[in-house]
Amino acid sequence: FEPITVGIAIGAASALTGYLSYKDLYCRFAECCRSERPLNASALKQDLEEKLFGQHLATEVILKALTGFKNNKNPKKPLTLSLHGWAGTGKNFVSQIVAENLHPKGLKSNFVHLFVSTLHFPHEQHIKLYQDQLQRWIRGNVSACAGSVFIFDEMDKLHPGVIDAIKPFLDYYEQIDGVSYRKAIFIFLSNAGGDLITKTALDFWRAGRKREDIQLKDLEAVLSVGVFNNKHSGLWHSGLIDRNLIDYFIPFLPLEYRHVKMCVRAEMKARGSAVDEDVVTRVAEEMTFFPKDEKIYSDKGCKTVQSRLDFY
Ligand SMILES: Nc1ncnc2c1ncn2[C@@H]1O[C@H](COP(=O)(O)OP(=O)(O)OP(=O)(O)O)[C@@H](O)[C@H]1O
Repeated sequence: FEPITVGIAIGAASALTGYLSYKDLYCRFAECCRSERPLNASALKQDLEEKLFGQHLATEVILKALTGFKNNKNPKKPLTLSLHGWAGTGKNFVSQIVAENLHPKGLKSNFVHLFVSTLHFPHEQHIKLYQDQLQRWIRGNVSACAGSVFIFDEMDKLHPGVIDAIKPFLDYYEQIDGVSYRKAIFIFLSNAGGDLITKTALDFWRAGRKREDIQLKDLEAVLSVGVFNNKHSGLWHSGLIDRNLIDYFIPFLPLEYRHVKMCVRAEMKARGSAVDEDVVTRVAEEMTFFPKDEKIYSDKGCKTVQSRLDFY
């Protein structure tokens, strides 16, 4: 929308109705930053429980972290979540759900920003430049909307050190140069630690224990140490970890055959077709599973389900 026309239209409409405030009306036409808007926790819970399969830890932690943070009128630092796991286990999918619950336009919102390492920070020789750009970008966006959301995908492909440029923003400062970052949300996505998570899941499976019995404490410390010591995690020897600036390390478990089937069914429903169990089984059986002997976990999670379904 063109701002002047919108302004006149709104002015006229509010004069006519005399009911809605200018701001309320304006926000019906254009996207507004509403950092104070409370989070609808039950809607987020329902989204996670209905749409995200096989990730009891991620569901629980994300729900708690976001409700706690959004209910706090005066957070002492921005919320920082680090999501880890094998490919296709739902990290991007969850970020999308979270973004939509914070800003209705989700990833298309002007207040949600997605950085992809290989796209936005490809060259090792430009680290300093990327750091400057990142700082300016974040400062500008948080000044415009305190509740901005920043998602960093492919953290494991980020050159070591780049992310440390944002360390001051994640810290406990009240303001930096007149800008407060305390209401912003930072989400890191990474495959790093996927091997550690798989090992724990496999140990549980081999011991005959239920997947749902895996607790955050079985994984969180292992993950943060593992990622800190992994040169290819984007957080190698990162000040974000040793200053404890990451609030939650969230493990995404590898997906099993039954979860892949759930993804196929969800995709069929999303396409408006009836669920055909025969096709569900065939698509799931086309996926490859590891480890070699037991064949429990899908090596691409649910990632290729959509394209495979196109064959049927
Ligand atoms: N746990 C899950 N529950 C429901 N759907 C899932 C789940 N995991 C993946 N999917 C489906 O598979 C698609 C691809 O997953 P997604 O992009 O979230 O994987 P990812 O963990 O971010 O992988 P990568 O590390 O390769 O980026 C999603 O868009 C979603 O449709």
